[in-house]
Amino acid sequence: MASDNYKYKILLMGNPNVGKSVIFSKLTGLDALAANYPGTTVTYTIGTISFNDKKGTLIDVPGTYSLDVTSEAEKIAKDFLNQGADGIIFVLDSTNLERNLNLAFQVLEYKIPIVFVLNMLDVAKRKGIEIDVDKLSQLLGAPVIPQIAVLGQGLKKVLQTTFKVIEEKRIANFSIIGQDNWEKAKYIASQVQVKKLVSGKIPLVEKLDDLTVTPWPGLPIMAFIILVSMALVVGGGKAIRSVILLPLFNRFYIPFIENIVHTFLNLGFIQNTIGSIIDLTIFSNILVGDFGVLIKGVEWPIALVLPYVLLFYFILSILEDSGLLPRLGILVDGFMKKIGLQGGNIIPIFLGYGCAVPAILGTRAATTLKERKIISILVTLSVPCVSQTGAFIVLLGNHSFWLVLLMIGLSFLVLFSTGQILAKIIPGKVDPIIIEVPNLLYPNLKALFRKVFIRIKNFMIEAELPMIMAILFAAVVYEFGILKSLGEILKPLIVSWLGLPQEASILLVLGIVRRELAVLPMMEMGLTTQQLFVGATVAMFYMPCISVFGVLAQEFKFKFALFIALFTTSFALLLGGIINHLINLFSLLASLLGVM
Ligand SMILES: Nc1nc2c(ncn2[C@@H]2O[C@H](COP(=O)(O)OP(=O)(O)OP(=O)(O)O)[C@@H](O)[C@H]2O)c(=O)[nH]1
Ligand SMILES: [Mg+2]
Repeated sequence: MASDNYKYKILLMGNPNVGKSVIFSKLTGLDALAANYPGTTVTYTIGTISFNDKKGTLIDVPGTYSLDVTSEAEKIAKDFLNQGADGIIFVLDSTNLERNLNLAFQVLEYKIPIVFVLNMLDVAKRKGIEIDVDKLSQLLGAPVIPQIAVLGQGLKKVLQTTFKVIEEKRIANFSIIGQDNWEKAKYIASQVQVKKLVSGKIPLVEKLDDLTVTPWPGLPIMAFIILVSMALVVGGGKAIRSVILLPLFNRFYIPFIENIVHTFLNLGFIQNTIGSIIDLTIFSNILVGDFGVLIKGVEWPIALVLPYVLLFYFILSILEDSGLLPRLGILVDGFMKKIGLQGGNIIPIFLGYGCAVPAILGTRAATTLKERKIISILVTLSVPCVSQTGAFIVLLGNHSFWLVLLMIGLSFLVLFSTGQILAKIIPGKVDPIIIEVPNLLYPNLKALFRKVFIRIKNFMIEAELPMIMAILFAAVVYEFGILKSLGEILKPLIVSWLGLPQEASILLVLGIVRRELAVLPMMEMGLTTQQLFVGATVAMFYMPCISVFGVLAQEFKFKFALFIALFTTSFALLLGGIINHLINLFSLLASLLGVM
């Protein structure tokens, strides 16, 4: 028997998308990301659980269909089993019992004390599936606890039973032998499960469930949903920005902060100390001037970008939790094949429109290295993150909304053509589509708000500090004339090749810190339409920001990260220059022909 302080090691396992992470979060109180598609958890999360005086370390193992080790997730799951554990909580999706039991039998071979949680009973009910829990428990020779994880009822029972089987070292005692795992799974499912026709009106989700998996009417429905989502982010973002945030910022925040800074700098004691070392006008400019850190450091991330980030994550979370995203994957499979990928890869690409870091981590669910590399290159090169998209909308949308659309079109064109080339030159194979179609679910509102809150919190933490540091840096180089020297050095590139003003050299420096910083400073530069478009093109395809570089180096080799940085930077500068010269040439021809 274990000592009082002993923590049992407990694995939380099961197929992908069965609710493990929801159960994990409820049992441990930690936030594990959950979403309605397979492969949300690609690496494990560890938390602590306790019941009375008993304690355990619970590990949220990535979901797998088998233990065959064809993907990173399966490798992690198998490694955990090989290392051994005191107990397993095995989550079953009651709407997919047979497939779930197939994995269960593979896990049972490890002879570790086990408890089954029969989850998603609400969805099963909606589909007219009824399961005889007692009989299932009897056939499996282990406890089975019915559950609707999102509601979180009965979790105490899960804890109690888990510690009980562990202490009793109760290994599943099932009696069906002599058949292969699939046959056993099929047999048990047939014994415990009854499928009835649902009487009465079919709920809307159930209808949509069927309509969204075939090209007709699936594709138009999806196109409609995506267009409405985009309109909500763009229109809603603009409304929040111009009706609420900017007036607050301009009328209250700026006068308030300027007042404080000026009062502070006018204090005799400050004049005598700091004032005797540096010119206080410079100091004031660094704090509240054109590039003032207390002005731009708040205006850019909060008044300009945050509304778009908030709405984007809200909509992304709804798409994720409803199960619409993987359906989109099935519908666009043919298109994805052309760029060397398969439908399921739409999920990491979609995540990339939020931020490339989770997108690159999300590629772990992909089965081949070729897919992982193609997605990572495409996301880094031509998928703008949400902060950058927000910045584009602010910068270009103020001028003409067509410019925003043109920019989006250009990014798709690059994504598609680069994908086609990468598909040919990157060695390796791509497996046929493997994504399963999850049940369509009504997003749970509490879980949804929590998820958006966490994402916004992360955005604030990850964006604010680097942003302030970068703006401070920009303010200092600007005020001390260093920007001028940098501009001189980069003049051939910035002025002659790209046709931008010399001061635009700062964009290339700031863009390394955060992608939106390669865009936002252009607002203060009084650029022409041509310059705006060229500048935006460079920013769009420019190198990954520091965090993305870090995750690329961690997930692949450092050399690969370096290659992507060099490739994207050269591509951005080359394309920007070509566009600039083409427009020049076009204007020249037009004026020669007397059109303009
Ligand atoms: N309606 C309903 N939805 C549930 C239930 N349990 C989980 N979900 C939802 O199902 C989806 C999948 O849950 P996750 O916890 O991410 O699944 P997972 O098993 O961790 O999946 P992977 O990380 O991909 O292995 C999420 O959208 C959950 O909100 C349930 O009992 N009922
Ligand atoms: Mg998970």
